[in-house]
Amino acid sequence: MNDLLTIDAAETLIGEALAPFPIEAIPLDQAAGRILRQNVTAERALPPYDRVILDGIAVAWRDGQRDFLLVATQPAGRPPLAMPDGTGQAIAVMTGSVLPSGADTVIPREDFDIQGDLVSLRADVTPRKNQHIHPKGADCAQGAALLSPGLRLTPPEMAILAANGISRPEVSVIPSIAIISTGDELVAPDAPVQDWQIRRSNEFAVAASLSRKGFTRQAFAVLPDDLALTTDHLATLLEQHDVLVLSGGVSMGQFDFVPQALTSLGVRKIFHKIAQRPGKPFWFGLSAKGQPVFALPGNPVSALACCSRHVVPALLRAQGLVQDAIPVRLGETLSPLPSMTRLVPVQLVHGADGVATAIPHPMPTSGDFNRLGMTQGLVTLPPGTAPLMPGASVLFHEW
Ligand SMILES: Nc1nc2c(c(=O)[nH]1)N[C@H]1C(S)=C(S)[C@@H](COP(=O)(O)OP(=O)(O)OC[C@H]3O[C@@H](n4cnc5c(N)ncnc54)[C@H](O)[C@@H]3O)O[C@H]1N2
Ligand code: MOO
Repeated sequence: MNDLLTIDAAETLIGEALAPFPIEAIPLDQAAGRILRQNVTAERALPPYDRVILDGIAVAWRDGQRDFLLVATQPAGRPPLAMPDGTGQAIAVMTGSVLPSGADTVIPREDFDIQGDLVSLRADVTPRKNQHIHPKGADCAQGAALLSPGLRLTPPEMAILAANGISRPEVSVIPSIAIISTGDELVAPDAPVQDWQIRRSNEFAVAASLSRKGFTRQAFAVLPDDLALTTDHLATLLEQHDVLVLSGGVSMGQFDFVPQALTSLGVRKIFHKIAQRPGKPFWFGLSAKGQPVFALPGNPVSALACCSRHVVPALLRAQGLVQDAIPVRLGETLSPLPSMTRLVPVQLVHGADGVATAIPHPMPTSGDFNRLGMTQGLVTLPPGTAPLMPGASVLFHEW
């Protein structure tokens, strides 16, 4: 066992093999959820003018003033009016309007009574000079760094792009991914099933694991346990897609043709088998054109574990996003394996202190997956002999 590749070494090899995915500029209204690949700086000082933040009147404040003559209205979206010389004048202002030049204080509508053009402050009100103004540049200076490459575009980033005039942000291309099942025993979810057959489930788990992280360009294929047909079909899929994710057919059975078919198509094996359970027979290679090919073990827990633990993080990295695993607290004692990394499905429970506790749901075999429903991901136990006790910190990866 000790001569098997460690999962750290496997991760390094995958990382070295995957070139960054290309960059494309896309319309802003299609960019939510994508990975940003450019720097974004403030287009101009923000706010770009002294911005009124409450509806009311703007005045040039002098202590002791109580009454004003309303001389004009400053709507939002109009150039600044000039406050007339002399005291006792006021201009009606709106939230978001520019502060009239010569004014320095905003008095909210709640703080005064108005009759015709005459404004009188309410008795209990004493305005502070400069109040209720969001000064030009208070949010950020022109050229300030706002966003950097490698961020997922979530709601705040979308607003920042729009506010700074980025109408076609540069983002990572979403690779086209072929999700391929292999095996003559497999039957579609909607087809009649015999006692000696099983329903195909891996591609649905793999597809969900990929699409929840934004890898939504997916195509599906099913290969029979036949070397010639497998090779032909894989040749076509390699012409059509940027990434191949297979499951099944990578172990030692008479009909496990996947590695052979891939190498005959010029997909160079980078590794086959890693010191990990489940998922030991994981095969990874690179086509002549540089397309990564992840051939996951067929057992459903193994396929999903390899996808969440290796495929998704590697593809995210190639898009420019480094997603760190989340440390969580172990909820029950778990024994590691002496010479292999152990991956254990867990249910996350959030304690009153806010720390996530991982309740292990180990499966007796990696074919037992129908009770994974309450789990959210897996934790990684490095090889070792000493049991990990409740409270120990372990790294969590989401399915
Ligand atoms: N002699 C040995 N046999 C096996 C070894 C070994 O080291 N020596 N490794 C075992 C391990 S570990 C695993 S994991 C499996 C991996 O086998 P394959 O990748 O060749 O997968 P298959 O044999 O095609 O399938 C295994 C299992 O999973 C089911 N399966 C496959 N595809 C799907 C799918 N799309 N949806 C649902 N279930 C699927 C399949 O029916 C099998 O039951 O090999 C062990 N053997
Ligand atoms: O990858 Mo196999 O995972 O242990 O059943």
